[in-house]
Amino acid sequence: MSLSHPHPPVGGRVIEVGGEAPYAITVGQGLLHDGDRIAHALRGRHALLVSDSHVAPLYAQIVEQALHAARPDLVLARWVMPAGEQYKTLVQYGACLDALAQLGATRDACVIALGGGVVGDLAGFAAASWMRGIDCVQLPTTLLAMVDSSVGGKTAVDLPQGKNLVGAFHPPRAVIADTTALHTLPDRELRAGLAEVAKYGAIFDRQFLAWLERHSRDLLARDDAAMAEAIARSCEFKADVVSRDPYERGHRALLNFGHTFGHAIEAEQGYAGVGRDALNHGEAVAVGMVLAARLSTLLGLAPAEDATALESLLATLGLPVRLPERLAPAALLARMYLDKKADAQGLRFVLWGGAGEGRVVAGVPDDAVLAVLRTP
Ligand SMILES: NC(=O)c1ccc[n+]([C@@H]2O[C@H](COP(=O)([O-])OP(=O)(O)OC[C@H]3O[C@@H](n4cnc5c(N)ncnc54)[C@H](O)[C@@H]3O)[C@@H](O)[C@H]2O)c1
Ligand SMILES: O=C(O)C(=O)C[C@@H](O)[C@H](O)[C@H](O)COP(=O)(O)O
Ligand SMILES: [Zn+2]
Repeated sequence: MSLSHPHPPVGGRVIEVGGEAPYAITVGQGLLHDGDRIAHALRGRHALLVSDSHVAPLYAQIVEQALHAARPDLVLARWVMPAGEQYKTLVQYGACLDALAQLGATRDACVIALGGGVVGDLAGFAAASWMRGIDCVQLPTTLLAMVDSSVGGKTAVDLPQGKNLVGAFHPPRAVIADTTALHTLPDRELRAGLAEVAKYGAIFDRQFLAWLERHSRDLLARDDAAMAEAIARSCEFKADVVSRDPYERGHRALLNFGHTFGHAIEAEQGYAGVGRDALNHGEAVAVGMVLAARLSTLLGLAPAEDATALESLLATLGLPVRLPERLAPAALLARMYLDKKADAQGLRFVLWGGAGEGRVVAGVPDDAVLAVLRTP
Protein backbone atom coordinates (compact mmCIF):
# COMPACT_ATOMS: atom_id res chain seq x y z
CA MET A 1 0.00 0.00 0.00
CA SER A 2 1.44 3.37 -0.94
CA LEU A 3 0.93 6.18 1.52
CA SER A 4 1.81 8.91 -0.91
CA HIS A 5 -0.27 12.00 -0.33
CA PRO A 6 -3.06 12.60 -2.86
CA HIS A 7 -1.79 16.11 -3.63
CA PRO A 8 1.74 16.63 -4.90
CA PRO A 9 3.65 19.37 -3.08
CA VAL A 10 3.68 22.73 -4.82
CA GLY A 11 7.02 23.02 -6.62
CA GLY A 12 8.25 19.86 -4.91
CA ARG A 13 9.04 16.24 -5.63
CA VAL A 14 7.78 12.86 -4.43
CA ILE A 15 10.13 9.87 -4.43
CA GLU A 16 8.69 6.45 -3.63
CA VAL A 17 10.58 3.92 -1.52
CA GLY A 18 9.54 0.36 -2.35
CA GLY A 19 9.83 -2.94 -0.54
CA GLU A 20 7.71 -4.64 2.14
CA ALA A 21 6.64 -1.37 3.75
CA PRO A 22 6.60 1.28 1.01
CA TYR A 23 6.47 4.98 1.79
CA ALA A 24 6.90 8.32 0.10
CA ILE A 25 9.61 10.94 0.51
CA THR A 26 8.07 14.34 -0.19
CA VAL A 27 10.45 17.24 -0.72
CA GLY A 28 9.22 20.81 -1.11
CA GLN A 29 8.83 24.26 0.39
CA GLY A 30 6.50 24.97 3.30
CA LEU A 31 5.63 21.34 4.05
CA LEU A 32 5.88 21.76 7.83
CA HIS A 33 2.71 23.89 7.54
CA ASP A 34 0.92 21.13 5.63
CA GLY A 35 -0.99 19.54 8.52
CA ASP A 36 -3.13 17.45 6.18
CA ARG A 37 -0.06 15.83 4.66
CA ILE A 38 1.53 15.00 8.02
CA ALA A 39 -1.79 13.85 9.51
CA HIS A 40 -2.36 11.60 6.49
CA ALA A 41 0.42 9.35 7.81
CA LEU A 42 -1.08 9.03 11.31
CA ARG A 43 -3.29 6.06 12.14
CA GLY A 44 -4.19 6.43 15.81
CA ARG A 45 -5.08 9.23 18.21
CA HIS A 46 -1.69 9.68 19.95
CA ALA A 47 1.45 11.26 18.58
CA LEU A 48 4.72 12.31 20.21
CA LEU A 49 6.61 15.13 18.53
CA VAL A 50 10.33 14.54 19.19
CA SER A 51 12.74 17.38 18.53
CA ASP A 52 15.91 18.95 19.91
CA SER A 53 16.71 22.14 21.78
CA HIS A 54 17.77 24.01 18.62
CA VAL A 55 14.98 22.89 16.31
CA ALA A 56 11.98 22.87 18.66
CA PRO A 57 11.97 26.65 19.26
CA LEU A 58 12.11 27.23 15.50
CA TYR A 59 9.63 24.71 14.11
CA ALA A 60 7.74 22.64 16.72
CA GLN A 61 4.86 25.09 17.11
CA ILE A 62 4.39 25.30 13.34
CA VAL A 63 3.95 21.53 13.16
CA GLU A 64 1.73 21.39 16.24
CA GLN A 65 -0.60 24.11 14.96
CA ALA A 66 -0.79 22.52 11.52
CA LEU A 67 -1.58 19.11 13.02
CA HIS A 68 -4.19 20.45 15.43
CA ALA A 69 -5.95 22.19 12.54
CA ALA A 70 -5.94 19.02 10.47
CA ARG A 71 -6.74 16.59 13.30
CA PRO A 72 -8.48 18.38 16.23
CA ASP A 73 -8.92 15.03 18.04
CA LEU A 74 -5.17 14.26 18.07
CA VAL A 75 -3.54 13.85 21.49
CA LEU A 76 -0.15 15.37 20.74
CA ALA A 77 2.73 15.78 23.19
CA ARG A 78 6.18 17.26 22.67
CA TRP A 79 9.48 15.81 23.94
CA VAL A 80 12.68 17.79 23.40
CA MET A 81 16.20 16.40 23.78
CA PRO A 82 19.39 18.44 24.09
CA ALA A 83 20.90 19.09 20.63
CA GLY A 84 24.05 17.26 19.58
CA GLU A 85 25.55 13.87 18.77
CA GLN A 86 26.74 13.51 22.38
CA TYR A 87 23.07 13.13 23.36
CA LYS A 88 22.26 10.28 20.95
CA THR A 89 22.47 8.00 23.97
CA LEU A 90 20.65 5.24 25.82
CA VAL A 91 19.84 7.78 28.54
CA GLN A 92 18.01 10.11 26.13
CA TYR A 93 16.39 7.12 24.43
CA GLY A 94 15.08 6.06 27.85
CA ALA A 95 13.73 9.55 28.45
CA CYS A 96 11.94 9.42 25.09
CA LEU A 97 10.30 6.13 26.09
CA ASP A 98 9.23 7.78 29.36
CA ALA A 99 7.52 10.48 27.28
CA LEU A 100 5.67 7.82 25.28
CA ALA A 101 4.51 6.20 28.52
CA GLN A 102 3.43 9.58 29.90
CA LEU A 103 1.44 10.21 26.73
CA GLY A 104 -0.24 6.81 27.03
CA ALA A 105 0.84 5.96 23.50
CA THR A 106 -1.04 2.95 22.15
CA ARG A 107 0.18 0.60 19.42
CA ASP A 108 -1.38 2.77 16.72
CA ALA A 109 0.47 5.86 18.01
CA CYS A 110 3.10 7.68 15.99
CA VAL A 111 6.46 9.24 16.79
CA ILE A 112 7.07 12.36 14.71
CA ALA A 113 10.79 13.12 14.42
CA LEU A 114 11.41 16.83 13.77
CA GLY A 115 15.11 17.57 13.42
CA GLY A 116 18.42 16.34 12.07
CA GLY A 117 19.84 12.84 11.99
CA VAL A 118 20.35 12.70 15.75
CA VAL A 119 16.67 13.29 16.46
CA GLY A 120 15.64 11.05 13.56
CA ASP A 121 17.83 8.12 14.65
CA LEU A 122 16.88 8.32 18.33
CA ALA A 123 13.16 8.95 17.77
CA GLY A 124 13.11 6.21 15.13
CA PHE A 125 14.63 3.75 17.58
CA ALA A 126 12.10 4.71 20.26
CA ALA A 127 9.33 4.06 17.69
CA ALA A 128 10.96 0.77 16.66
CA SER A 129 10.96 -0.53 20.23
CA TRP A 130 7.92 1.04 21.96
CA MET A 131 5.42 -1.82 22.35
CA ARG A 132 7.68 -3.69 19.85
CA GLY A 133 7.15 -1.11 17.15
CA ILE A 134 4.90 1.83 16.37
CA ASP A 135 4.83 4.22 13.43
CA CYS A 136 7.38 6.94 12.84
CA VAL A 137 7.13 9.95 10.54
CA GLN A 138 10.37 11.74 9.69
CA LEU A 139 10.35 15.54 9.30
CA PRO A 140 14.06 16.16 8.55
CA THR A 141 15.39 19.70 9.09
CA THR A 142 19.08 19.33 8.19
CA LEU A 143 20.44 18.72 4.71
CA LEU A 144 22.05 15.52 5.97
CA ALA A 145 18.76 14.23 7.31
CA MET A 146 16.91 15.17 4.09
CA VAL A 147 19.39 13.38 1.83
CA ASP A 148 20.24 10.39 3.99
CA SER A 149 19.25 9.70 7.60
CA SER A 150 15.46 10.14 7.32
CA VAL A 151 15.31 7.56 4.52
CA GLY A 152 15.86 3.82 4.80
CA GLY A 153 14.87 2.95 8.35
CA LYS A 154 18.23 2.66 10.09
CA THR A 155 17.59 3.83 13.66
CA ALA A 156 20.07 3.79 16.54
CA VAL A 157 21.82 5.37 19.47
CA ASP A 158 25.57 5.48 20.11
CA LEU A 159 27.55 3.82 22.88
CA PRO A 160 30.87 5.22 24.13
CA GLN A 161 32.43 2.16 22.48
CA GLY A 162 31.03 2.85 19.02
CA LYS A 163 28.52 4.56 16.74
CA ASN A 164 24.97 3.32 16.28
CA LEU A 165 25.73 0.11 18.18
CA VAL A 166 22.18 -0.26 19.52
CA GLY A 167 19.34 0.10 17.09
CA ALA A 168 16.91 -1.49 14.69
CA PHE A 169 15.78 -1.38 11.08
CA HIS A 170 12.41 0.38 11.20
CA PRO A 171 11.25 2.15 8.05
CA PRO A 172 9.33 5.40 8.52
CA ARG A 173 5.71 5.68 7.45
CA ALA A 174 6.49 8.88 5.59
CA VAL A 175 9.36 11.32 5.07
CA ILE A 176 8.32 14.96 4.62
CA ALA A 177 11.19 17.36 3.98
CA ASP A 178 10.43 21.09 4.10
CA THR A 179 13.40 22.69 2.37
CA THR A 180 12.62 26.12 3.84
CA ALA A 181 13.92 24.73 7.17
CA LEU A 182 17.39 24.82 5.59
CA HIS A 183 17.29 28.65 5.75
CA THR A 184 18.13 28.50 9.47
CA LEU A 185 20.68 25.69 9.22
CA PRO A 186 24.22 26.80 10.18
CA ASP A 187 26.74 26.73 7.30
CA ARG A 188 28.83 24.05 8.96
CA GLU A 189 25.80 21.71 9.10
CA LEU A 190 24.96 22.44 5.48
CA ARG A 191 28.47 21.41 4.46
CA ALA A 192 28.17 18.23 6.57
CA GLY A 193 25.11 17.28 4.52
CA LEU A 194 27.03 17.85 1.29
CA ALA A 195 29.49 15.12 2.38
CA GLU A 196 26.72 12.50 2.27
CA VAL A 197 25.51 13.96 -1.06
CA ALA A 198 29.03 13.53 -2.49
CA LYS A 199 29.06 9.95 -1.14
CA TYR A 200 26.32 8.97 -3.61
CA GLY A 201 28.43 10.20 -6.50
CA ALA A 202 31.52 8.46 -5.16
CA ILE A 203 29.86 5.04 -4.96
CA PHE A 204 27.29 5.17 -7.75
CA ASP A 205 27.80 7.88 -10.35
CA ARG A 206 30.90 9.81 -11.40
CA GLN A 207 28.73 12.16 -13.49
CA PHE A 208 26.99 13.24 -10.30
CA LEU A 209 30.41 14.07 -8.81
CA ALA A 210 31.08 16.23 -11.86
CA TRP A 211 27.68 17.92 -11.40
CA LEU A 212 28.56 18.66 -7.76
CA GLU A 213 31.89 20.13 -8.85
CA ARG A 214 30.12 22.41 -11.35
CA HIS A 215 27.47 23.48 -8.82
CA SER A 216 29.60 23.70 -5.67
CA ARG A 217 29.29 27.49 -5.43
CA ASP A 218 25.50 27.38 -5.93
CA LEU A 219 25.15 24.69 -3.29
CA LEU A 220 27.28 26.56 -0.75
CA ALA A 221 25.21 29.69 -1.51
CA ARG A 222 22.02 27.61 -0.94
CA ASP A 223 20.68 28.29 -4.41
CA ASP A 224 17.14 26.84 -4.38
CA ALA A 225 17.33 25.02 -7.71
CA ALA A 226 20.75 23.45 -7.08
CA MET A 227 19.75 22.43 -3.57
CA ALA A 228 16.45 20.90 -4.73
CA GLU A 229 18.28 18.91 -7.39
CA ALA A 230 20.94 17.67 -4.94
CA ILE A 231 18.28 16.56 -2.44
CA ALA A 232 16.07 14.85 -5.01
CA ARG A 233 18.98 13.03 -6.71
CA SER A 234 20.33 11.89 -3.34
CA CYS A 235 16.92 10.60 -2.24
CA GLU A 236 16.58 8.75 -5.55
CA PHE A 237 19.96 7.03 -5.05
CA LYS A 238 19.11 6.07 -1.49
CA ALA A 239 15.51 5.01 -2.23
CA ASP A 240 16.73 2.73 -4.99
CA VAL A 241 19.24 0.95 -2.73
CA VAL A 242 17.10 0.57 0.38
CA SER A 243 14.06 -0.56 -1.63
CA ARG A 244 16.10 -3.53 -2.86
CA ASP A 245 18.18 -4.23 0.28
CA PRO A 246 16.37 -2.82 3.33
CA TYR A 247 18.31 -4.86 5.90
CA GLU A 248 21.83 -4.40 4.46
CA ARG A 249 22.29 -8.03 3.45
CA GLY A 250 24.18 -6.94 0.33
CA HIS A 251 24.83 -3.81 -1.67
CA ARG A 252 23.23 -1.39 0.83
CA ALA A 253 26.61 -1.63 2.58
CA LEU A 254 27.95 0.67 -0.17
CA LEU A 255 26.21 3.53 1.67
CA ASN A 256 28.87 3.01 4.33
CA PHE A 257 31.63 4.42 2.07
CA GLY A 258 33.89 6.47 4.35
CA HIS A 259 32.01 5.34 7.46
CA THR A 260 34.39 2.69 8.87
CA PHE A 261 36.99 5.45 9.18
CA GLY A 262 34.39 8.15 9.96
CA HIS A 263 32.66 6.26 12.78
CA ALA A 264 36.03 5.39 14.34
CA ILE A 265 36.92 9.10 14.29
CA GLU A 266 33.59 10.09 15.87
CA ALA A 267 33.82 7.49 18.65
CA GLU A 268 37.48 8.16 19.37
CA GLN A 269 36.94 11.90 19.75
CA GLY A 270 33.85 11.34 21.96
CA TYR A 271 31.02 12.51 19.62
CA ALA A 272 30.97 16.17 20.66
CA GLY A 273 30.72 17.39 17.10
CA VAL A 274 29.46 20.95 17.12
CA GLY A 275 30.92 23.97 18.88
CA ARG A 276 33.95 22.00 20.03
CA ASP A 277 37.22 20.96 18.45
CA ALA A 278 35.78 17.79 16.95
CA LEU A 279 34.29 16.61 13.68
CA ASN A 280 30.55 16.08 13.23
CA HIS A 281 29.22 13.05 11.32
CA GLY A 282 29.34 14.55 7.84
CA GLU A 283 32.83 15.94 8.43
CA ALA A 284 34.10 12.61 9.76
CA VAL A 285 32.61 10.87 6.71
CA ALA A 286 34.37 13.39 4.42
CA VAL A 287 37.75 12.53 5.98
CA GLY A 288 36.75 8.86 5.94
CA MET A 289 35.95 8.95 2.19
CA VAL A 290 39.37 10.44 1.44
CA LEU A 291 41.00 7.68 3.52
CA ALA A 292 38.88 4.99 1.82
CA ALA A 293 39.85 6.34 -1.61
CA ARG A 294 43.53 6.38 -0.63
CA LEU A 295 43.29 2.85 0.76
CA SER A 296 41.77 1.74 -2.56
CA THR A 297 44.73 3.25 -4.39
CA LEU A 298 47.21 1.63 -2.00
CA LEU A 299 45.60 -1.78 -2.60
CA GLY A 300 45.80 -1.28 -6.36
CA LEU A 301 42.02 -1.12 -6.79
CA ALA A 302 41.64 2.42 -8.11
CA PRO A 303 43.57 5.21 -9.83
CA ALA A 304 45.29 7.77 -7.59
CA GLU A 305 43.81 10.63 -9.70
CA ASP A 306 40.30 9.69 -8.60
CA ALA A 307 41.29 9.90 -4.93
CA THR A 308 42.88 13.30 -5.54
CA ALA A 309 39.78 14.53 -7.40
CA LEU A 310 37.45 13.41 -4.59
CA GLU A 311 39.64 15.12 -2.01
CA SER A 312 39.63 18.30 -4.07
CA LEU A 313 35.81 18.25 -4.45
CA LEU A 314 35.29 17.76 -0.72
CA ALA A 315 37.71 20.59 0.06
CA THR A 316 35.84 22.80 -2.44
CA LEU A 317 32.65 21.98 -0.54
CA GLY A 318 34.33 23.32 2.60
CA LEU A 319 34.80 19.95 4.23
CA PRO A 320 37.83 18.66 6.17
CA VAL A 321 39.93 16.12 4.26
CA ARG A 322 42.69 15.35 6.77
CA LEU A 323 42.67 13.23 9.90
CA PRO A 324 43.01 15.43 13.00
CA GLU A 325 46.55 14.89 14.32
CA ARG A 326 45.41 14.20 17.86
CA LEU A 327 43.74 10.92 16.83
CA ALA A 328 46.13 7.96 17.11
CA PRO A 329 46.06 5.50 14.17
CA ALA A 330 46.28 2.41 16.41
CA ALA A 331 43.34 3.60 18.53
CA LEU A 332 41.26 4.24 15.39
CA LEU A 333 42.07 0.79 14.00
CA ALA A 334 41.01 -0.83 17.30
CA ARG A 335 37.67 1.05 17.06
CA MET A 336 37.05 -0.37 13.60
CA TYR A 337 36.71 -3.90 14.99
CA LEU A 338 33.30 -2.84 16.38
CA ASP A 339 32.17 -1.65 12.93
CA LYS A 340 28.94 -3.42 11.92
CA LYS A 341 30.44 -4.72 8.69
CA ALA A 342 33.13 -6.67 10.59
CA ASP A 343 32.47 -10.38 11.05
CA ALA A 344 34.30 -13.52 12.17
CA GLN A 345 36.64 -13.12 9.17
CA GLY A 346 37.67 -9.62 10.28
CA LEU A 347 37.19 -6.12 8.93
CA ARG A 348 35.33 -5.30 5.73
CA PHE A 349 35.67 -1.90 4.09
CA VAL A 350 33.62 -0.12 1.48
CA LEU A 351 36.27 0.95 -1.02
CA TRP A 352 35.99 1.89 -4.68
CA GLY A 353 37.31 0.85 -8.06
CA GLY A 354 37.41 4.54 -8.95
CA ALA A 355 34.82 7.33 -8.96
CA GLY A 356 31.27 5.96 -9.10
CA GLU A 357 32.30 2.37 -8.42
CA GLY A 358 31.84 1.51 -4.75
CA ARG A 359 32.63 -2.03 -3.66
CA VAL A 360 32.84 -4.03 -0.44
CA VAL A 361 36.31 -5.46 0.19
CA ALA A 362 37.15 -8.11 2.81
CA GLY A 363 40.59 -9.15 4.03
CA VAL A 364 42.16 -5.69 4.06
CA PRO A 365 45.40 -6.03 6.06
CA ASP A 366 45.71 -3.95 9.23
CA ASP A 367 49.08 -2.71 7.97
CA ALA A 368 47.47 -1.11 4.92
CA VAL A 369 44.84 0.62 7.09
CA LEU A 370 47.55 1.91 9.44
CA ALA A 371 49.68 3.08 6.51
CA VAL A 372 46.78 5.17 5.20
CA LEU A 373 46.02 6.55 8.66
CA ARG A 374 49.68 7.54 9.09
CA THR A 375 50.01 9.27 5.72
CA PRO A 376 49.91 13.07 6.25
N1 LIG B 1 19.92 6.54 9.87
C1 LIG B 1 20.71 6.80 8.87
O1 LIG B 1 20.61 6.20 7.79
C2 LIG B 1 21.74 7.88 9.00
C3 LIG B 1 22.36 8.39 7.87
C4 LIG B 1 23.29 9.41 8.02
C5 LIG B 1 23.56 9.91 9.29
N2 LIG B 1 22.92 9.40 10.36
C6 LIG B 1 23.14 9.96 11.69
O2 LIG B 1 22.70 11.32 11.65
C7 LIG B 1 23.39 12.07 12.62
C8 LIG B 1 23.88 13.38 12.02
O3 LIG B 1 22.75 14.11 11.60
P1 LIG B 1 22.83 15.69 11.38
O4 LIG B 1 24.03 16.02 10.60
O5 LIG B 1 21.50 16.10 10.89
O6 LIG B 1 23.13 16.22 12.83
P2 LIG B 1 22.20 16.80 14.01
O7 LIG B 1 20.93 16.10 14.09
O8 LIG B 1 23.06 16.85 15.22
O9 LIG B 1 21.90 18.30 13.53
C9 LIG B 1 22.98 19.18 13.40
C10 LIG B 1 22.75 20.48 14.19
O10 LIG B 1 21.84 21.31 13.47
C11 LIG B 1 20.75 21.71 14.31
N3 LIG B 1 19.61 21.86 13.41
C12 LIG B 1 18.90 20.89 12.82
N4 LIG B 1 18.05 21.43 11.92
C13 LIG B 1 18.18 22.76 12.00
C14 LIG B 1 17.58 23.84 11.32
N5 LIG B 1 16.70 23.66 10.33
N6 LIG B 1 17.95 25.09 11.67
C15 LIG B 1 18.88 25.30 12.63
N7 LIG B 1 19.53 24.31 13.28
C16 LIG B 1 19.17 23.05 12.95
C17 LIG B 1 20.65 20.60 15.33
O11 LIG B 1 20.02 21.04 16.50
C18 LIG B 1 22.14 20.29 15.56
O12 LIG B 1 22.69 21.23 16.43
C19 LIG B 1 24.51 11.18 13.13
O13 LIG B 1 24.16 10.66 14.39
C20 LIG B 1 24.57 10.08 12.11
O14 LIG B 1 25.06 8.87 12.67
C21 LIG B 1 22.03 8.39 10.25
O1 LIG C 1 21.55 3.96 5.27
C1 LIG C 1 22.62 3.35 5.33
O2 LIG C 1 22.69 2.15 5.12
C2 LIG C 1 23.87 4.07 5.64
O3 LIG C 1 24.90 3.42 5.85
C3 LIG C 1 23.83 5.56 5.68
C4 LIG C 1 24.95 6.18 6.49
O4 LIG C 1 25.16 7.49 5.97
C5 LIG C 1 24.60 6.35 7.97
O5 LIG C 1 25.58 7.13 8.62
C6 LIG C 1 24.30 5.07 8.73
O6 LIG C 1 23.72 5.38 9.99
C7 LIG C 1 25.52 4.24 9.03
O7 LIG C 1 25.08 2.98 9.36
P1 LIG C 1 25.83 1.96 10.30
O8 LIG C 1 25.12 0.68 10.02
O9 LIG C 1 27.27 1.91 9.89
O10 LIG C 1 25.68 2.46 11.69
ZN1 LIG D 1 26.40 8.67 7.29
